[in-house]
Amino acid sequence: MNTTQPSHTVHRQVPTRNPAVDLRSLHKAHGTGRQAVTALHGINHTIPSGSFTAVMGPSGSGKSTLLHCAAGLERPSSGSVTLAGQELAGLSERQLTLLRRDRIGFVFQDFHLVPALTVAANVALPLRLAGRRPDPRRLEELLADVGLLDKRHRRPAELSGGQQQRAALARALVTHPEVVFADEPTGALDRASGREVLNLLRKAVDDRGTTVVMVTHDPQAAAWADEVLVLADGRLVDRLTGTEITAETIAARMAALEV
Ligand SMILES: Nc1ncnc2c1ncn2[C@@H]1O[C@H](COP(=O)(O)OP(=O)(O)OP(=O)(O)O)[C@@H](O)[C@H]1O
Repeated sequence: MNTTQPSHTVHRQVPTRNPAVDLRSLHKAHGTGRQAVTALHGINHTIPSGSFTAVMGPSGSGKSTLLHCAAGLERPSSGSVTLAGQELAGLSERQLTLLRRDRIGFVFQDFHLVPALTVAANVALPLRLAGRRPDPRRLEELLADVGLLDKRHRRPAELSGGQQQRAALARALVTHPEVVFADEPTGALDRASGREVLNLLRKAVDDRGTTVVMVTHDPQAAAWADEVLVLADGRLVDRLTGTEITAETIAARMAALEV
């Protein structure tokens, strides 16, 4: 598997295709009354289809809340979220569930694989849940793409963390989602395993045209993205693109924020 670091000399422009995610005046408060904590204070941003976006910011800055609202896992307090062409506010819980199941993929820091199922069955699970029969050849291709074909009959506990996350990524991609949301996908991995996962996310964008939105604390992980959004206190305070996307520049901009 090619896991070389992203080139720091060749910089992709952020594509200007249709928006995959459009956030308008997005506000989110957790709790009510005097207990309320405002996590997002009016975010405006468009994520183009077929791009890789990293979301960074200090602890408590609102990254997970932003990801959850953008992915339709949490309802905003006000403002709008358009995901894969659908304005979410108008959707019922059932419609939201179907949108997430059929058109969106998720990757979590702690993998969320089903322990009793084999790797192949975990990867095929979103298709089964949608009442679709997995095509064995396409399933094998996907398992080969993530380097797990020889491990397809194993259970998650028999795999390393990096292998488990690659299985989780294959599961996220099996329905050919328009957008994959990844919450700290390398947070529990060593650097080499993390690079393998980042390389696969990058390939999903470049080869399949998938849109990836990834929360990370790690400037080296963020350097694989086309655009880095920086949150502080629930506001979008910085944005890096093009030649600014290097681990060093990202780390410097984050450090400037935290002084
Ligand atoms: N369910 C909740 N109830 C109350 N407050 C919450 C809830 N979820 C998040 N918050 C608060 O909202 C703010 C933003 O939290 P969020 O988890 O989005 O930040 P984050 O940037 O993802 O943090 P971290 O990097 O530590 O994961 C924080 O002040 C947090 O304490």
